[in-house]
Amino acid sequence: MVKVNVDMASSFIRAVLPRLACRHLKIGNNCNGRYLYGCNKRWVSSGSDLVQVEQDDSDNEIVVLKMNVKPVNACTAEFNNAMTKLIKDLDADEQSKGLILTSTLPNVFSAGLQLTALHGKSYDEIKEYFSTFQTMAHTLFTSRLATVAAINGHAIAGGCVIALCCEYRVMAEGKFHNGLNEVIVGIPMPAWVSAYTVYALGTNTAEKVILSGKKHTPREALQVGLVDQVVPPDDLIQVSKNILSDLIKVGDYPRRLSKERLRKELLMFSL
Ligand SMILES: CCCCC/C=C\C/C=C\CCC/C=C/C(=O)SCCNC(=O)CCNC(=O)[C@H](O)C(C)(C)COP(=O)(O)OP(=O)(O)OC[C@H]1O[C@@H](n2cnc3c(N)ncnc32)[C@H](O)[C@@H]1OP(=O)(O)O
Repeated sequence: MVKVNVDMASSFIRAVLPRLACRHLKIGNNCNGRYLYGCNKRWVSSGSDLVQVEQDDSDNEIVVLKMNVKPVNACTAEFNNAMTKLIKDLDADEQSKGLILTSTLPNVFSAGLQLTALHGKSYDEIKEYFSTFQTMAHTLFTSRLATVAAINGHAIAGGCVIALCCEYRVMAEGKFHNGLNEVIVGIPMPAWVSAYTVYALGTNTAEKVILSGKKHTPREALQVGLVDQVVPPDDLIQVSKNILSDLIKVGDYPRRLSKERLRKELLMFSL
């Protein structure tokens, strides 16, 4: 278990992190409410317009879940909580077997943490916000469902983490980036994110990817293992469905127990 100096972490979070991150992005503070957009699709129990769900196969076994937080799917606390609730609901629904995670936005899968949420907040508030993201990621990572990320645009930092929580990642060709740029924006990588990255990429590659903070093109992302496949944008969802169909062909009980055994060890990591 990694030990963190709590005082250092606390003063870092309060004093340095919001400034560094937002200076890097050139973004301001006043974003309250701007991400709350609606949509006319069918909804299943997310309790929020921030996550759109379609169960469009005839057996309702495959669920397509679309992140819908305009303009860049920054992970607000409300979004994180809605995702967590939704995945838990789907986990509890025996009919659901597989999940495709994608975005309603044409060029962005997710821009990661909502950096503006860090402005002017107390240590406890920021910690609480981080924990909503971590809970969402853990819930997705350990979901009993088979999971495929259909990455239809930029997947940066926390956006890349969300994809890494899935079992398989397909990315659309295009002028998009995929990467873990936390060290560039001034966030020391949390141990649990490193553990997930090591799990997906192997230790050596994960270290290079994390410590460089590099944002990869889809082809580069394929080379380092951040994604498993790159396809033309128009094929993204169908390819993802095909992969998911193969994944869920395997016997449900041995599959879910094996996934649980493989992944639960990683839950010991926190900061
Ligand atoms: C020791 C202490 C450590 C403690 C840590 C412990 C736990 C932490 C828990 C979890 C951490 C997990 C790690 C995750 C970290 C992160 O996710 S940090 C976030 C880093 N994200 C980025 O760097 C992405 C930045 N965005 C972009 O690169 C681009 O916006 C884009 C996604 C490529 C899209 O580009 P484009 O289509 O050109 O759109 P714009 O750049 O014009 O952006 C549109 C508006 O959206 C705003 N915005 C962009 N990203 C964010 C964001 N992440 N949060 C909030 N807002 C964002 C941008 O400012 C634009 O706004 P305006 O229109 O200008 O108002």
